[in-house]
Amino acid sequence: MTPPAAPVSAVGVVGAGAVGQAVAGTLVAYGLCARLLVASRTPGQTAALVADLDDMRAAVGSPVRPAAVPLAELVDCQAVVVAVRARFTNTHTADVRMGGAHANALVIRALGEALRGYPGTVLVVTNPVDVMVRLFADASGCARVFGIGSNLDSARYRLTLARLLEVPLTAVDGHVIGEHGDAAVVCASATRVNGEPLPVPLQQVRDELAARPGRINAGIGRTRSGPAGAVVTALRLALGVEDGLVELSAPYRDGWLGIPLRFTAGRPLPCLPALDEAEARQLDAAHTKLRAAYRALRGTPSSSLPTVRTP
Ligand SMILES: NC(=O)c1ccc[n+]([C@@H]2O[C@H](COP(=O)([O-])OP(=O)(O)OC[C@H]3O[C@@H](n4cnc5c(N)ncnc54)[C@H](O)[C@@H]3O)[C@@H](O)[C@H]2O)c1
Repeated sequence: MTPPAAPVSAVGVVGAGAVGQAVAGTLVAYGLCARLLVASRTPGQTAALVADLDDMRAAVGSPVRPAAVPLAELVDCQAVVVAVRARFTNTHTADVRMGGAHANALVIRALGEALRGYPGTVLVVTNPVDVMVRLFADASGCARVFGIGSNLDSARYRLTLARLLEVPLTAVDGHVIGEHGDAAVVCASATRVNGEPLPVPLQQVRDELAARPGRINAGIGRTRSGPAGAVVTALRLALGVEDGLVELSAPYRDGWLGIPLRFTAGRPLPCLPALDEAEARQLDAAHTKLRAAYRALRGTPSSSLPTVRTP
């Protein structure tokens, strides 16, 4: 049987770890792109991933052809997903995603410089994502760079609320914005269930959003399927495969924050929901925190950048 044509010509994935693997597998299953190009630090891991993806392609009759490539070949892709993680030991018990800031900043800046001038769409997944996405945009000069995170938080929020209120997931409309981290802002005042405002059990929601990634990590080593779903949804909108709204890290005021973006034919328009006073204060706090984290990292000298190894 001839597989259905893929709507996008090529997507690249940098990083063949837990998230890179899940993103790649989801892209093959979804049939989003004709070619899926994977570049990562360890050639053996990349080749093994591509062989496994090829098996999936054959098994499901997907149009997506995977290949291991040097980083430089990703310039032909319509989009590149950055899901790398430097080797470091995370000693943070609070603000966990910030634990990798320094180590990952070096890798992200090196990748940005290697992909300088890339004309396509870049989705950064590496944490702390709201800072890494800005560093990547600086280093690469790319115009279409977005960070994944607030859309995953928003999906978890809607799921949690649906479970607490015992309503279908599709009945819940609500966003989590700001930082993909401890300074996330739950937009409770704008949340609607079956089109109606309601009192959100905020403490229960916050507790679940804080505990959920740790529970997943404890059980299966890394979060991967949720992030992969968040990446593929963002790709579909950013590449104009469909129109819709998604919460991504993007320039906002004089910083970068997770905000809802409405994509029409691939063009994003920020559309922040109405916030009450407490939510607006929380968003200001997230903005201040992320700007300070960015300033602390942006001065890292290029001479300390690691070499990006590709197959
Ligand atoms: N934003 C989100 O919603 C979200 C969700 C989950 C995970 N993450 C983040 O995504 C990142 C990846 O997570 P993971 O679990 O896949 O990590 P992992 O350790 O399993 O995989 C990391 C991959 O990056 C590759 N890599 C490292 N340095 C590289 C370089 N210089 N060039 C090319 N490849 C390089 C490694 O070889 C490996 O394949 C982490 O920072 C994690 O915190 C973000």
